[in-house]
Amino acid sequence: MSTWLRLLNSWKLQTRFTLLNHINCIRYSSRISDELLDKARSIVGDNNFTISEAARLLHGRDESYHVPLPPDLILFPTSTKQVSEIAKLCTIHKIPMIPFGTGTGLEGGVGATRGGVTLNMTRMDQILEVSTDDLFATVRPGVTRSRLNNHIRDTGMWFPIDPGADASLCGMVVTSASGTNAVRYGTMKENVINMEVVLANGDVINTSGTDCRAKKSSAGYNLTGLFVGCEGTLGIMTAATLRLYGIPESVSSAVCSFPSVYDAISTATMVIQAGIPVARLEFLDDVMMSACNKYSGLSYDETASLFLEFHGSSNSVEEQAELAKEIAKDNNSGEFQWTTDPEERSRLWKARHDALYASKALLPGCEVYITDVCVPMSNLPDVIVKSKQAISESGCIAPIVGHVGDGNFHCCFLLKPGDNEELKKVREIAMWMGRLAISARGTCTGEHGVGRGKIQLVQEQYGEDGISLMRNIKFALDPDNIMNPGKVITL
Ligand SMILES: Cc1cc2c(cc1C)N(C[C@H](O)[C@H](O)[C@H](O)COP(=O)(O)OP(=O)(O)OC[C@H]1O[C@@H](n3cnc4c(N)ncnc43)[C@H](O)[C@@H]1O)c1[nH]c(=O)[nH]c(=O)c1N2
Ligand SMILES: CC(C)C(=O)C(=O)O
Ligand SMILES: [Mn+2]
Repeated sequence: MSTWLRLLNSWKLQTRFTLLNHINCIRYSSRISDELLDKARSIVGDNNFTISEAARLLHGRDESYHVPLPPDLILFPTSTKQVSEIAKLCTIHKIPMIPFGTGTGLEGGVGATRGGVTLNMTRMDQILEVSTDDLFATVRPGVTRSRLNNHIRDTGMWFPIDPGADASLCGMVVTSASGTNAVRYGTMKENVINMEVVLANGDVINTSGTDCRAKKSSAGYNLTGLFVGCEGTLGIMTAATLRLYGIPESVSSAVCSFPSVYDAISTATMVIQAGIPVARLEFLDDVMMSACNKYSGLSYDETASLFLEFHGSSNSVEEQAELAKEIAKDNNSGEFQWTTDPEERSRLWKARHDALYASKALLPGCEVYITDVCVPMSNLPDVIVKSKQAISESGCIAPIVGHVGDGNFHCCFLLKPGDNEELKKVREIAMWMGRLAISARGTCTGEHGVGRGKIQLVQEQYGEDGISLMRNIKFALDPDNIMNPGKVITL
């Protein structure tokens, strides 16, 4: 073996990988010719263009454990027309395009696996339309969830889908995101009416028809469904029309602790099976409860717990809570701490949304490898208990939190950066959990998407026929494989 290879092999896997990627990027940046640079600059203008090293590093990473993969060039388009021009240019030169929302993804989706051009969508930040009559809003990709809710606050409407990060709404659509309110309001999938998408060849389409804002439609193929969850591999989203809801008349929350994970999850399953229209139904294990108490200054029991929220008229909210309380009691619950106080409720849900940061704070400087399986409710107690078992046998620190009302939960494995042995061990456990979920008639990702981390599991979940159909769809829309290559499926 040559000295150069021996030297390279002596370096840690991660260092080797990062180094090779940088070489790749330098190689690819030579692929971005001066002619292409000038053309790109003329499309977006000098103020919406950068190739600085810092910007490239920043755009190559998201909130995941994946190695950052910097692009060669970052453009900040300000209109659909510019995005279309950029797509045409990249198609001619066969240069990869990677859309960037707010970089809160958890599966390395913004990494430039083959270099190329990142389109940072934040400067397309208009809220194009809000309809109180038809309960929808149309937003550009730079609009985040909280920005939209602040904008419509006085209309009596809100947009309920709430990942823990203040993500871009278009990023939430293309990762098919969800959050704590999904158990009552659905995920992004159920709340998209139309998407404006720029295809690889620069064509601009509306997935429900040119200007359709109907709540439902059976006109032609479901193009909206095709692009939701595509993670930028089929097109670049330049607008989304989303369902809005009336702000509930009354809201109450509750926290309830249990002597075991099994008791807590059995309660969650029975609450759903009893048809209680609960708005939020979240599980935190003992490790996560202790992490959240420390990080958010709470003082709840540090044992398996449920956080619940009820929406509706004041009578129905009271009745729902009573029913849930009875079910909890039948499963050996501790005190059912119920409140309507807005201050207390927002503290509780802020702590829940910060669960990832609370986990990270348990081991300062760590990276977090997050699983995201989702199974039918009847299989949830078994899958969570087995996962908790696997964590304790592994000796890893991995607080558990999840949207158990949907059958979805996360194990947040804390990783020491650069410890490849630990990364390998955690990856094996995560793969095992994904396979356990698939064998329990579930899915390897409930809401975080596939990105670069779950490609193998998706192949196992769909089998060769399913994956080859996905490849045919990808090839039909992106024959040169320049739309966010290396994510979701491999070609
Ligand atoms: C603390 C915390 C807590 C949570 C989460 C993250 C963090 C940091 N998330 C994950 C994350 O917020 C979620 O995946 C968002 O949908 C990502 O949106 P961004 O705009 O940040 O996408 P980001 O910029 O990270 O991109 C994600 C992917 O979408 C693509 N993309 C982005 N904008 C696009 C566009 N306009 N057109 C085409 N492709 C585009 C990118 O190329 C990439 O592949 C989450 N998620 C969840 O579902 N439920 C949850 O509870 C949480 N909780
Ligand atoms: C663990 C984080 C990323 C999450 O999805 C959640 O808090 O629900
Ligand atoms: Mn989640």
